[in-house]
Amino acid sequence: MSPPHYKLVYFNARGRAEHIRLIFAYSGIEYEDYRVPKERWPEYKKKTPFGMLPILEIDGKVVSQSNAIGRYLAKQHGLAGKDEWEALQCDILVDTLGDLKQVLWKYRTEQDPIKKEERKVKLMKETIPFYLAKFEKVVADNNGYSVGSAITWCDFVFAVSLENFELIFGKTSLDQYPALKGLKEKVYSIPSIATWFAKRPVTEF
Ligand SMILES: N[C@@H](CCC(=O)N[C@@H](CS)C(=O)NCC(=O)O)C(=O)O
Repeated sequence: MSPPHYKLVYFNARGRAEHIRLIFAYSGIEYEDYRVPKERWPEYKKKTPFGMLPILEIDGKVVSQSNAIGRYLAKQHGLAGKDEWEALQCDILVDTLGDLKQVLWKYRTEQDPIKKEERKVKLMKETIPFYLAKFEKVVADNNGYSVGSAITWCDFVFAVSLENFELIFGKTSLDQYPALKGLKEKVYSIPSIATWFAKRPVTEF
C-alpha cells in the first residue's frame, strides 16, 4: 500500500506547524508544505473546518488542531513514547508549554507600552522562571529527553518553543537552563532535522 498523500497547510510561519514539519522531517515522510499567502487567507479560511490553521490533508481528508495532528503522526511513527503513560506525559508537557506560549503571545502582541513593560517584568520575574525551572528538572531527570529515554514529538515541541524563546529574549536566555538548551541542540543536530533546518524557507515566527 502506498503511503498517504499529506498536505500541511499553514502560514509562512513556524508557529503551530513547525513541530509537525519536524515530525515529517525526522520520519522521512514526503509531504506538501503549503503556506497560504496572507492575501489569500480570507478566502481560504472558509474552506477550513474551524476557520483556523494549521490543517492537514491526508489523502484529501482534512483535519485540524496542531497538537491533535502532531499526536496522530507521532503515534504512527514511534514518537509518542514507549507506552500510554509516556504518551500521557507527552500530552501534559505539550499542553503546559501551550499555557506558557499563550502568556508569551499576550506579551508579544501587547500594544500599550506601559502594559507591555508590566507584562515583561512579571514574565521575567515569575512566569518564565516558574515554568522553565520545572521543565529543566524534567529534562535533567530524563537524561536529556522531555519524556522517557528516547526522542518523542514532545522534544520537537520543546525545540521549536525554545528556539522561539531565544529569538524573543536573546541567545543567552537559556544559559541558566543547560538541560533545556541541550535538548534543543540535540533535536536540531539530528541529521534529518539538521537537513530540514538548513533548507527550510525563510519562515516567520
Ligand atoms: N488550537 C488551534 C489554534 C489554531 C490557531 O490559533 N491558528 C491561528 C494561527 S496560529 C489562525 O489560524 N489564525 C487565523 C485566524 O484566526 O483567522 C491549533 O492549535 O491548531
